[in-house]
Amino acid sequence: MAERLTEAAIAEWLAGLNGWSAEGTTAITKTFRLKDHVAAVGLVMQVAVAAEVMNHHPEVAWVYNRVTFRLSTHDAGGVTELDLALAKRIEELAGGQG
Ligand SMILES: C[C@H](O)[C@H](O)[C@H]1CNC2=NC(N)=NC(=O)C2=N1
Repeated sequence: MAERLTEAAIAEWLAGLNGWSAEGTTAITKTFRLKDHVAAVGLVMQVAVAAEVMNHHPEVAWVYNRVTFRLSTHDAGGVTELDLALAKRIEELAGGQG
């Protein structure tokens, strides 16, 4: 089972990701502002499929063209490498949008 990461380890990982923030060691979050509502829905759907493939699922808040992903490993009670892997996948799917 993935182990919870320290704040330092999370900060090191986030340095390599654009625009993600840490909530202590509990979660990492990022809000994407897409060009319109449909682009936002498209990203949410792509992430949903990727999450199923990874069996690691985000919390998603979606308002019109803005989508916030909040990643945490429920089984570990905080941020693990699974969350960072999903964040990387979300960045790939967003492809520089938002
Ligand atoms: C049974 C299933 O494998 C587990 O519930 C998986 C599913 N997706 C998950 N997603 C996240 N974010 N954290 C988990 O601990 C987790 N566990």
